[in-house]
Amino acid sequence: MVSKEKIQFGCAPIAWTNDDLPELGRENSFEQCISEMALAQYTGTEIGNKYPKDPKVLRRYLEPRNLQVASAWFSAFLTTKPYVETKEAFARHRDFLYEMGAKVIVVSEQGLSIQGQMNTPLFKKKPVFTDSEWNKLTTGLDALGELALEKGMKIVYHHHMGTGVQTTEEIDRLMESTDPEKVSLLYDTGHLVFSGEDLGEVYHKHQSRIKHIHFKDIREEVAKEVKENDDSFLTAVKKGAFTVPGDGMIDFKPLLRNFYDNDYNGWIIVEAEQDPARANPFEYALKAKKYIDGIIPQNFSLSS
Ligand SMILES: O=C1C[C@@H](O)[C@H](O)[C@@H](O)C1=O
Ligand SMILES: [Co+2]
Repeated sequence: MVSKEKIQFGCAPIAWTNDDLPELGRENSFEQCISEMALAQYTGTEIGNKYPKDPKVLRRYLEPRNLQVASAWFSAFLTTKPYVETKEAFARHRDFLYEMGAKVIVVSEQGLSIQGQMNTPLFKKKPVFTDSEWNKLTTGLDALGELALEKGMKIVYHHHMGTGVQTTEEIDRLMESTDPEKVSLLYDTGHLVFSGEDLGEVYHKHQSRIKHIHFKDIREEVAKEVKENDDSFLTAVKKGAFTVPGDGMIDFKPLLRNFYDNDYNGWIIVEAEQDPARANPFEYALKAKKYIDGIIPQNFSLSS
């Protein structure tokens, strides 16, 4: 049994302001976002583009609110651009996160991704990497992983709808073709379920590589409609395909049980991008926290 403190709960700013679709939540300020996360009793955050870029300034805002930086997203272009471009941008990102005390760096390959395209059908036009693209991706990730290790950090790969690493098969290939010492996995419940994957299967296969978790839920009817209409990823977000844990189709109780029982040591970040004008970010952040608090296994030891 593990101590409660090995698992910490954070919240992503994407519910207040969506960096993929800045019109969603343009009016919400950085201070509102972090104050409401703190009010909802989260102890960590990821980084949005309204956050101050200077670590000293950012710390001044986060510390009084008892918020730590859990991680931040990095877009890699290993399949489509020279490695050196990704490497240089990654090194700057790593150094910023290191300064902020984060231990993991979220990496997602955005070469050929359709996640940012407003009119591209999500399910029909998802990229499929060639062997040569897979090779560039996996060797590049191992190299980024080495750069992270220089600072005692890990990269956690974010599988994602509309990218070349979305399905169970693709996640398996990525894990098999990268060095476990250099490349870990981010487990995002919303993306897995939206894609039609089996949450338990992916968890059990790659449990030892999972070093960061995104908790988001799916509104089943909306997800179904998106698929039937050939909508894009961004349209899916606008329509409300994603929501917070406790508000959709996923049962998080057995997942959380597994994480506690199997000694998961890291962050669980509530991350539910939806339109803040329709889903008040504070109310939803609070709803998720109450739901999670209600399903945390009660019989773990507080002392081990
Ligand atoms: O972790 C994430 C970061 C976002 O920018 C992304 O589009 C979202 O879907 C996600 O899971
Ligand atoms: Co995510």
